[in-house]
Amino acid sequence: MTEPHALAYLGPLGTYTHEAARAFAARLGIADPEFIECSSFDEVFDCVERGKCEYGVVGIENSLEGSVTATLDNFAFNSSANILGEEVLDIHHSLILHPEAKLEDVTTIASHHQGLAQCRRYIAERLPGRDTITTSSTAESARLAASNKHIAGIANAFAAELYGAIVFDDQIEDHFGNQTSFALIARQGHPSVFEGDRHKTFLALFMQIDRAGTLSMILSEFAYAGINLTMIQSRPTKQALGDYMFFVSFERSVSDPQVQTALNCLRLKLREVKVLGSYPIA
Ligand SMILES: O=C(O)C(=O)C[C@]1(C(=O)O)C=C[C@@H](O)C=C1
Repeated sequence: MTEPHALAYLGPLGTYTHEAARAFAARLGIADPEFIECSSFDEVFDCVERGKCEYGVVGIENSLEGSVTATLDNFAFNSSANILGEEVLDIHHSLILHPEAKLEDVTTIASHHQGLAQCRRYIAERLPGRDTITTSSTAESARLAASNKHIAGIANAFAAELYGAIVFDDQIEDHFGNQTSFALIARQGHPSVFEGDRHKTFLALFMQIDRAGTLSMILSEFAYAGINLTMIQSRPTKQALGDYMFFVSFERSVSDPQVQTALNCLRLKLREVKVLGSYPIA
């Protein structure tokens, strides 16, 4: 049975996705939200698809590392869930140690692969030669650090406190202005939940056949309709080497007549035009 108002998120408690889920719950006006902990974004999609919860929260894009490919692949190939809204968070990572550990004790640095990638320079300069291991989330690395003097985690200060570890250094991300955007997802057909004047639309576009000029044709349809794309990203279709599909987004609603014209033209020329979401932006 679907738990109304429940939100599935990448756990455990203290991840950035948990922070985004709390922000969405507040925007939705859910007084006492139930959060369902998942061990991957795949599991979040699964929870939503199977109707175990009304909402899911997944990362989409990071300002340093680009798209969260696990999310894009779920939207493209596995799920019919829709995006209802977006939340952008500032991401400040801390180096987290066991309460009795010194930096010299650390042999291994653990974090979510995005956390490790966003602190690559810090690791090279301050902790050269250490092994790195990938955890299912940043908070999971804080939990590991709290139980092992030889492992340092990369997560937020809240996760350190939650699991009884300490913050050795803060704001260790490689660039100022590190941000990640998160999507609130629900099963296809879920009514809109947010209001606003400015909209964003997110599409997945699948080609009929790999033919010269297809990308240029796609871009022309948007240009003719006066639509300014804010993102375009290709992903392998997983069918054959060199076979790709595209994601695009733009700041217009799917109900806008010019957008409708562009989508109708694209539908005549492409195998599939999948609208992943069209929602107000805060
Ligand atoms: O591991 C976490 O804390 C997450 O919420 C995942 C995630 C991601 O997928 O990008 C979210 C924000 C940060 O960019 C690092 C990791």
